[in-house]
Amino acid sequence: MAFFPFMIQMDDKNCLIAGGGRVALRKVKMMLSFGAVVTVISPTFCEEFLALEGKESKLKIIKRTIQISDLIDRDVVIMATNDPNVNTEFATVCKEQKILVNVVDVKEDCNFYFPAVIRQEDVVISVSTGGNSPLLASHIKKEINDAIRKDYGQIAKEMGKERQKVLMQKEEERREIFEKMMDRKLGSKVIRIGTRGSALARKQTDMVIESLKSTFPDYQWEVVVLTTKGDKRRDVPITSFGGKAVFVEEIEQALADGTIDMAVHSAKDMPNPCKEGLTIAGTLPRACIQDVLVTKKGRSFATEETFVAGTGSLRRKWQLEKLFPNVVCKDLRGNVGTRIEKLRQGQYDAVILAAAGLERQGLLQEPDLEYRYFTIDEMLPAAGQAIIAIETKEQTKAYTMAQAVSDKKAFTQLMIERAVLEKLGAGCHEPIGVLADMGSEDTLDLRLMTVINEQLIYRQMEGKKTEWEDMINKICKA
Ligand SMILES: C[C@@]1(CC(=O)O)c2cc3[nH]c(cc4nc(cc5[nH]c(cc(n2)[C@H]1CCC(=O)O)[C@@](C)(CC(=O)O)[C@@H]5CCC(=O)O)C(CC(=O)O)=C4CCC(=O)O)c(CCC(=O)O)c3CC(=O)O
Ligand SMILES: NC(=O)C1=CN([C@@H]2O[C@H](COP(=O)(O)OP(=O)(O)OC[C@H]3O[C@@H](n4cnc5c(N)ncnc54)[C@H](O)[C@@H]3O)[C@@H](O)[C@H]2O)C=CC1
Repeated sequence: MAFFPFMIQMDDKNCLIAGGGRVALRKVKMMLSFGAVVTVISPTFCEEFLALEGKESKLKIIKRTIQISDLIDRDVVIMATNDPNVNTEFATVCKEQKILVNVVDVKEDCNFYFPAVIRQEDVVISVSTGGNSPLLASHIKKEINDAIRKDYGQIAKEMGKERQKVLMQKEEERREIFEKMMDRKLGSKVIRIGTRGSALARKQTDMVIESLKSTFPDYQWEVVVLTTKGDKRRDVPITSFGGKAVFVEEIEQALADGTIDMAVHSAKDMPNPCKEGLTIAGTLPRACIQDVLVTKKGRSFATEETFVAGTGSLRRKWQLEKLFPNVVCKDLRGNVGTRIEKLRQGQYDAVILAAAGLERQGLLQEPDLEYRYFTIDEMLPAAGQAIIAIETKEQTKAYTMAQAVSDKKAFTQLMIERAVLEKLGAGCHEPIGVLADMGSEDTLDLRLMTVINEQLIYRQMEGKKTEWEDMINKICKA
């Protein structure tokens, strides 16, 4: 029998749930996300439950078995224990007292079901199969979610704001006003672009928007700033808690969830491969690929004197130590501005930064600083260095748009350089430099820097661009 989908207010409901397992947890999370006050009673709890207690002020956890007196003053009760007798017994009492009750192991005992839910802010879509197959409900939900646009929440909010004004108009005219308003909102073309919040990330996002704007002038561009795990933990070297992926995980999740349409990254920070279903759809033209040694003006590096250089990258550390036997490398984190500040404060004698990042932030002309550019022979860049990449879901509108503005040469370089990393099975921690340089002819100059048995190794190969796959195989094996 089909159940009727009332949409009910939850933030004034007093909810009780018995059981501390996985199923109870799912239901609790759903109710909390709609603002309910939830008490959970159970002699044992799975770990995630206890972690949730500290984070959710509306959640109360009581460690014991449920009693009939617990039902007093409840609006909604969920029986999610693994004891069918307890579940049914309490359900019977609830029904007598006209309390809404859900029993997770016997659908016949429920007077309401939990549907599978899609939510975009205040827009809620719920799916029920009348208890015939929760799994099918879950499947239908996913199918609907993949098919619909992801900005209905936003559109509803905007229409809600204007609704009060429209309701003051004559009744006969309202419908037409609402229809026009809706058509306008639905027709509005907005692309949401996710980025980290650092000045450099913002700047790079602006550059991407600039290039998209000229090709797609009738679109609007909304920047969504996301905080990543890497941004939150500034105190420790990133290699100690997941490598460069820590700057990207949250952003890739937002792409996968559809809360953003595109993400802008420094290509060298992107994990390889992208999260399933996502891809690099395009790149901007590559900027200067060199690394730069930045020092305070007048600081000399006589070879007998040791100097402290800041870098978080093993690639830079190895190459630097080869160039300067007197260098002592110290870990350095933070965005470009912070790194330069640490240099100015004297925490380091020198810091090594990518020229591209300095240039994009207009930090290459500081009067109190000196810049020594490394040649490619001295310091091979990281795969994708100086390339700004646009990541999207595969085969979406955003994907096609990013492809349309993509710089062909930089894109090919990036694909080849990432293919080398993949071939080497390289994660985020290894000291590896890669450069795929393409001449005006159909030539490819492929360079690799890596460390084998504590030895810094450089390899270089020239060949035809069309034979890049063979070249990668050879250079990685050599
Ligand atoms: C009647 C109902 C009552 C209620 O719980 O509200 C109910 C009952 C039961 N579920 C069972 C099993 C599973 N339920 C799920 C998942 C979900 N179950 C949900 C709702 C409902 N489940 C209500 C009907 C909804 C409708 O009308 O379609 C969803 C939609 C919402 C949510 O729970 O939040 C959520 C998907 C959320 C999402 O994806 O968004 C999975 C899959 C999984 O866990 O991954 C399995 C294992 C696979 C399978 O068995 O199909 C069993 C057998 C227990 C046993 O084996 O003993 C019973 C008991 C019975 O059928 O009598
Ligand atoms: N409706 C649904 O969506 C689904 C329902 N199920 C059913 O849900 C039930 C619960 O599943 P899980 O959470 O995985 O089980 P679980 O075994 O992990 O958790 C059961 C919890 O109930 C508690 N409990 C036992 N007796 C109690 C009592 N008298 N008072 C209070 N708490 C008590 C236990 O301490 C434990 O925390 C299962 O019996 C399963 O058949 C399973 C999958 C999905």
